[in-house]
Amino acid sequence: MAAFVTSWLFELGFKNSGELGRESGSFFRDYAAREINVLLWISLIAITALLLRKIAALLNLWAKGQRIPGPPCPSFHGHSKLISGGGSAEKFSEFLFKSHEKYGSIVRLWLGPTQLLVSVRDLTLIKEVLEKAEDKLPLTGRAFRLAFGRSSLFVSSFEKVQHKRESLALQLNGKLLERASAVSLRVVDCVVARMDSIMAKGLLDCRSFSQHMSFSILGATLFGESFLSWSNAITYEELLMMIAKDACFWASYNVPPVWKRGFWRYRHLCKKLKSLTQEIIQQCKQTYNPLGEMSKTFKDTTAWNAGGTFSPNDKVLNDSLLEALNNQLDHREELCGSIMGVMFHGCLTTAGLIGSILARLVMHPEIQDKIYSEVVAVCNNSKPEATDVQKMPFLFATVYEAARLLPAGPLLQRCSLKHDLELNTGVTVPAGAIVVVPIQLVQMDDSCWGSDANQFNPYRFLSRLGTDSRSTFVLNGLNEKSAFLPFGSGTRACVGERFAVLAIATMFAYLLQQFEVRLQPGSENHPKPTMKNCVLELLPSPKIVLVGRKS
Ligand code: HEM
Repeated sequence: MAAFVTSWLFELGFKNSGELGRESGSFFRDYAAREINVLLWISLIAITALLLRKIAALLNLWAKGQRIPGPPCPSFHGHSKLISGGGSAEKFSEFLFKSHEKYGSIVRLWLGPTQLLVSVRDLTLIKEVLEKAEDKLPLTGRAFRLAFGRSSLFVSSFEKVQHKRESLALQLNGKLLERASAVSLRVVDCVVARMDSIMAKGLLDCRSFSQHMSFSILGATLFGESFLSWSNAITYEELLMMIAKDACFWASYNVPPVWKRGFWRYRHLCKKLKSLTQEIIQQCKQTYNPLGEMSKTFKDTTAWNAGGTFSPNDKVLNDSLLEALNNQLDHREELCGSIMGVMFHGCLTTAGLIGSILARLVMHPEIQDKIYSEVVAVCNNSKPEATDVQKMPFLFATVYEAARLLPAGPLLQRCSLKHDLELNTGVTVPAGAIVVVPIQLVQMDDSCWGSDANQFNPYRFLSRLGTDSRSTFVLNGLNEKSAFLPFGSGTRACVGERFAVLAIATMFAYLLQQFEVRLQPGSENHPKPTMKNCVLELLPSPKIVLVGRKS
């Protein structure tokens, strides 16, 4: 190019000005044509390379996918109807169960010509797959991004999420774990006070009670306890639940369906949630100045009490999760997206587990009595602290057993976006394939859990110490139970497990110390797990009553 310009300038020296004008015009035309040609060639080469890569990846998927055993493809769309188009989670689990029975511990299903699903059931294989497959399905990341905007949590690529995962886990298992029990006690007081008026009118719905509980625990943990008296808390909860209902549906479109009115309604809800999140973040920033350090005046004059108002001499949160997230995220947008993501995931899953425990307790009053005796033996009449709760193996066993019977979702999902997964058995799962672990099948498997696998029996998590009538129980190590996966496992396992379990256990210790939870006579007493809002739920939700204990 430089040589070309030099020779042109050289030639110019021998020409008159008329010729010079014509020559310069044709020079620029030539030059532009050449540049455009170069650009077109570069684009053509890039697009061809991209297409060749896609075709190579597809051939790799087809060739290696065919080598994995599985049922024949029923149509061009494969087995996709089992998942989308009204297929229920139970039907899909049943189909996977039969396929595993027939084809062995690793089974492939085609969900269309370009989508391969590989299901793994054998415990050793599951452990290996959950360790090696580091990425999540792109759909998961898309659903979170569409609903809550930019975030570095809950994204598909492990590379992008690794750092944030580690720092969040550090906070949740450090400072926040220490105060999980304090938050839970206040939440019980607050939610029960709020529910009192509902109970006075009649029944308490198990689902809405667990939803309020989980929402308040997560809110108070993220934003501080002032969240419990925030005037927009109920609106925030309702918005989040409405978004949860449609999040997977709208994310399943590869191109945002801007031509659909429902899509714009959904986006409007997401926008409202975002502006409320910004409002509470702002309030937190003013209350704690800077974030995490309460302003002196606030500390001296106000603190939260059980009634949802502020009163002196009460310790207010100064180690909120918001502070933890804020310290790592310099982008305001990202802070908001991450907070909404944590609220979304934490609330849905925690509510599911609380609801499952409540339903089991009302159906098994003998278990409830046993937990009550354990709470009285450890705390007598004082409020249970985290250290007390640690001495209640039966309570923890109940939480684990309820989680086993109602995991957060029917499948754990992973994929390897860039590389094939070479398994120790010699099987290769091609890059881009969706790998799933059917947790419901694994957690109800007779060969792992015994012939009473589908029964509620917290004793399976306990070992007896001693043989006489005064023998005690200790909690078994969960590591021994590789078939226990409600919080996932491996590289993308839940970072909130310890926090959630401790907060929920403390909440129940305190609730059962004060109340007996009973099933409303005539209410449905055999709720079935059903998939709703991307999580499993017990439906129909049992109606319960809280009866105050006389002492
Ligand atoms: C009972 C409550 C909860 C249940 C049952 C639960 C369950 C799960 C499950 C099944 C996963 C996917 C794991 C895998 O694929 O291996 C997950 C991921 C995750 N959980 Fe939870 N969770 C709960 C509460 C929480 C809470 C309270 C937090 C945080 C405050 C939290 C933070 C996370 C994060 C950040 C991930 C994503 C990890 C990643 O993508 O790398 N979870 N959880």
